[in-house]
Amino acid sequence: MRLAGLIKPLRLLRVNKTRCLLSEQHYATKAEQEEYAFNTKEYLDFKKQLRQLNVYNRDGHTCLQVDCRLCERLPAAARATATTATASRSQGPLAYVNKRTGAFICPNCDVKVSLTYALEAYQTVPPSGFRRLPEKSLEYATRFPNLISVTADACEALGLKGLKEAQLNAIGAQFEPEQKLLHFRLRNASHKIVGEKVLHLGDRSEQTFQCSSSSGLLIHGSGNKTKAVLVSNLLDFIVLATQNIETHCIICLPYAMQQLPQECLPGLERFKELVFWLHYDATPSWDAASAFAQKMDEKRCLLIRPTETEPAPHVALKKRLNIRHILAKATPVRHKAITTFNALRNDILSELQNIEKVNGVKWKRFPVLNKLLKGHRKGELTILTGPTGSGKTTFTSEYSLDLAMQGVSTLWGSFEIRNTRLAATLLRQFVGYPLDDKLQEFDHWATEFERLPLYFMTFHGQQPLKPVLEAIEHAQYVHDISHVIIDNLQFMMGISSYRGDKFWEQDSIIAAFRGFATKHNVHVTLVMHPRKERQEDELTTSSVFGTAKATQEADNVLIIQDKRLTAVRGKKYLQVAKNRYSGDLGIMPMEFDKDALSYSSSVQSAKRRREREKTSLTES
Ligand SMILES: Nc1ncnc2c1ncn2[C@@H]1O[C@H](COP(=O)(O)OP(=O)(O)OP(=O)(O)O)[C@@H](O)[C@H]1O
Ligand code: FES
Repeated sequence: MRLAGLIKPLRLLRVNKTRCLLSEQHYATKAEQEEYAFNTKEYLDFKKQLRQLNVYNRDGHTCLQVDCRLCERLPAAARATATTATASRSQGPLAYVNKRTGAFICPNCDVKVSLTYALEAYQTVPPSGFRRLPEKSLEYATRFPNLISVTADACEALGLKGLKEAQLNAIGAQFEPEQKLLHFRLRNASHKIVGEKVLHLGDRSEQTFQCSSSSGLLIHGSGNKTKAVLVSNLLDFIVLATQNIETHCIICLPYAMQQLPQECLPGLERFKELVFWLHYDATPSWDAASAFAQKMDEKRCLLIRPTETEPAPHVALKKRLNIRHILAKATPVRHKAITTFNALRNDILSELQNIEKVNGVKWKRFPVLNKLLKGHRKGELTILTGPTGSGKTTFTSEYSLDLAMQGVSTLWGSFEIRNTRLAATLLRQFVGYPLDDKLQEFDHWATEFERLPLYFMTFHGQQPLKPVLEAIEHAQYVHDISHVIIDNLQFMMGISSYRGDKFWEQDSIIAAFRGFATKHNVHVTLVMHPRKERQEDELTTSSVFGTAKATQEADNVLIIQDKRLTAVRGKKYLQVAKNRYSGDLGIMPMEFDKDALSYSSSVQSAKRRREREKTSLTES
């Protein structure tokens, strides 16, 4: 099934991207742009075809490596010949088939095509109408034409004690004197330059610019090393790369802990051991290492858990800690099924020393929720319910927007209302007022809004559970999603092959999402309609779900209680009816601002303050 088509990104990546300059006209066919989910039959057919043609291939950690015969590089006759020599060793550029998505990636020509297209390209006689891609010679055009060798002043501005400019030049750094930044090149698995990463010396911010394929990594170390340390920022990269560590290559992830494109994975294939040594500066990234390790094949991944005695490399250098000793303490990302306290000791210490990050991402708009739930954590299941029309969608939209604005990549599955309407609600909540009479502002706000890591599933109306879960799994792998919202669960009921009553069906769907949240370490928020309820009663967990199972499975249960319908002075509030993490229960008042479609007290008081300032200005 084509899954990528079911997921629409609001944006592609948060960092700027440029197109490569290609010696030939860029040839972005439909086959290059589309992504497909893994199709086992197609994969087996492809391997069979490789055997028949005697084409070199090797099963790697995340990809199947194969001699590339995709483009016009080889003459037709050579493509069709089967020799005994070829199968044992590679004859030319290698291509990589991702074993999770089936994407066929060739770093030599910097292309990504579907396996369906690749399968046709590997036929001795391709089907009629098939068009082979032209070979591309890649030439990335830098956006920094005035680069020079690193000067002593630039080196000093980094503030790393004892570091000499010669060391920076030796690891491939360059200096841009006008913008005062350090520059590094990103290369793909074929060692071709496909992008660049810069460190602004003033505010220490970083930017990444890449070809459309996003396949580049910053790697330091010789090609024969089989171990590597992965860091999340350029400062840590500089510290480790200038230590002359003989055993490991040093790799800087292109987009820190925000995203790891599948196109980067071929560049990591040659490593038998990968050590994550990340700098956890922002809360959404806590446990990014375990998510990335799943993508890279956990078996080869080790982790340096951040504690005060084992901090990120640049902090370790400042504290004069022994970098090599810390590196030697890396332990496997996953524990065995049965483990001892001693094996968990460092995990526990790391969590205690980073408790605020472990607690999760804090809402900026809902301080009461932070007090009760402590924050939004990956791997949990939240169920939100409330009477019909009580504002479930409106609230969920604002609650997810708040998190997305802090970098939580979010996938929306809106089955009830169309994506355009949902996006319009999100945009209005983002702006704080409707734009219908301020159309001149639309472009500005839309550009700002597009930077948010928001994706939408394109399902609408009733859907069976299986394709929805498949689409989420695909998005989680390809876009590193950490929050999924399903609005609402009832749209998955009554059409599956489940036998039995309605509650049984509902329970099994909730159980499936519970399992998904745990397995893939994503937070799933399920919006549900309550069971039929008399209006004068308060909703309770049991009256909402019918069976106890739903409440058992959920980590958090949030209920919108609407007392306006039954009492004259009745108010609307959000009740935290279950909270597995900290156990605190309570309520959050929900005053509604119609202009901003907001329930946030902080948004509303900021608005009142602005209005007061405006009136006092006009009065004076
Ligand atoms: N407190 C409120 N006061 C007035 N209007 C509100 C309030 N909360 C939400 N609304 C409006 O009510 C409408 C319905 O809200 P929404 O779709 O979020 O409810 P829902 O609970 O998801 O509905 P459904 O039960 O149909 O799924 C929206 O137009 C929203 O702007
Ligand atoms: S060499 Fe692989 S597509 Fe050109």
